[in-house]
Amino acid sequence: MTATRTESSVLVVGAQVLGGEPQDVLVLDGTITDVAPAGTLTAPDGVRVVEAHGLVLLPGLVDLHTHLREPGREDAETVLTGTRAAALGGFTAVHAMANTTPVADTAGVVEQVWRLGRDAGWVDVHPVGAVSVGLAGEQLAELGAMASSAAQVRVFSDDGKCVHDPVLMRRALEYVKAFDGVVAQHAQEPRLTEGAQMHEGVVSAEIGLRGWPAVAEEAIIARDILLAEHVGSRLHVCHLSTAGSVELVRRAKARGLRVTAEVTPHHLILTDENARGYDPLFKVNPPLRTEADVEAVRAGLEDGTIDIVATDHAPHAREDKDCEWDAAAFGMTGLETALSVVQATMVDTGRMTWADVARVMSTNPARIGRIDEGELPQGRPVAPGEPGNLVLLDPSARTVVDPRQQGTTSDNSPFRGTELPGRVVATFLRGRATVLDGAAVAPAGSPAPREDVR
Ligand SMILES: NC(=O)N[C@@H](CC(=O)O)C(=O)O
Ligand SMILES: [Zn+2]
Ligand SMILES: [Zn+2]
Repeated sequence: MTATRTESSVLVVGAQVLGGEPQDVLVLDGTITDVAPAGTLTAPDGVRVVEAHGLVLLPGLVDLHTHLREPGREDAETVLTGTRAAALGGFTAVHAMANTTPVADTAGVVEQVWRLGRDAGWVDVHPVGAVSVGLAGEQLAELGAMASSAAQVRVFSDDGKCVHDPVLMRRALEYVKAFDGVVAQHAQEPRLTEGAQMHEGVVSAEIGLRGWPAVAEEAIIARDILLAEHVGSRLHVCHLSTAGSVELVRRAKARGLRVTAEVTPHHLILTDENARGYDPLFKVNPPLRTEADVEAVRAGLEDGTIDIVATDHAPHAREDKDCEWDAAAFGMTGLETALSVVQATMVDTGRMTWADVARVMSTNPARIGRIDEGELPQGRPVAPGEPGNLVLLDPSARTVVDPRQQGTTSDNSPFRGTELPGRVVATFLRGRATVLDGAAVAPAGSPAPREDVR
C-alpha cells in the first residue's frame, strides 16, 4: 500500500448513484474500479471508507462559468479561495472567466491561471480565453495561441461585455472551428442597456430604477444564432434569462444548429420583485426577470432546450456591494449554493431526477467545454474505468446560508439567511477527498489559504 493509494482511493458505501438503488463505489489510485450493489465491496488495506447510506452520489460537478478574479482582484477572490468554494459546492472542475486584470487574452495569462489552479489542487481549472484584446471588442485576441498553450483553451468569451460588433463575432466563430472551440456570448445589446440597473418592467417603473429590456438580450441571441448558422460554428449562450431567449434557442435546436445555452441558479429562483428593497445583493447581469421568465427557464432546462446550469459565481469586494444600488457592482456568488438551488427548483418540484442534474451540471458542461476527453477528463459516468470525480450529497439536509461559513472570500450571496435544501457532504477529485463531512480538506502540500479579506 503506497501513500498515493491512501490519498487517492476511497470506498463509498451504500450511496444512491444518480439517485438510484444503493451501491458501493470503489476508487483506487484515482480511478473507479468497481460499482456493485450495497454491501458487496470491501476496502483494501489503508483505503478510506465513507459511509453513504441515504446519500446521493453524482459525478463531480463542472462549472462552465466562474469568476475567480485572479489576477487583479485578489481582494474579492483568488484562484485558491474560489476553487476551494467550488469544491465545497461539489465541483471538480471550473472554467475561469477572462474578465480579470490583466484580461486573460494571451497564452501567458491563461497559463498563469491554469498553473495557479493546478497548484491549489481543489478542482481542475480551465481558463476561458477572451475573444477580444482587453475585452475592448475591437481586435481579435490570440485565440490560436491560447488554444495551443498548456491551458488548452476551448471556450472563448468576453463575458462581462458583449461581443457586439457582428464582424468580430463572425471572425471569432470562424476562428474557433480550427480547434473545435466555442464562443460563449454574454448577450447584451449595449445601446439598449445604457445605464440600465434592473429588468425593465412593472417593478422597475414602480421603484424608479432604469430598466433593461428583455429584447436587449434576445436581439443579440437571435443575431448570434444566425451568425453561427452562417459560419457553421458552435455558439454557447451565457446566463440566458428571458422566456424569449428560451424560445430562440428552442427554435435553433429544432433546426439542428449547434447552439447550447446555460441558465444560472439565481435566474431559476429569484425575480425582479427581489429588487424592491434596493439591496444590491440582488443586482446582477443579466438582471433578475419576472415570474413568467423563471417558469420559462425552468421549463427550458427540463425539456433540454437549456443544456446546463452554470453558476456565474461573481464575487465582489465589500466596497463594491455595500453601497447604494446604482453604484454597486453587478454579480452574486453562487458556487456553494448552486446544487441546493437546483434541488429546490428542479428536483424537489418533481421536474428533474438526480440523473438529470448530473447531465446539466456535469456531463453537458464538460462536453461543451471539451474537457470530457483527454488526459484528465471530467463529466464522465460513475462507472469502472472512469476517473473518481464524485460528489456525495445529502438531499434531506437543510442549511441556512451564512456567507461567513463559505469558502469564497466574498460575501455577496443573495441567499444569505435563506434556508435551502441539500448539503454537499463530500467531494472527490480523482479519488482524493477535497471535502469531507461538509468541510474542505486542504490538499497535501498545498499552500495555506491566505487570510481572507473581510
Ligand atoms: N454576472 C455579473 O453580474 N457579473 C459578472 C460579469 C458577467 O457575468 O457578465 C462579473 O464579472 O462580476
Ligand atoms: Zn455575463
Ligand atoms: Zn459571468
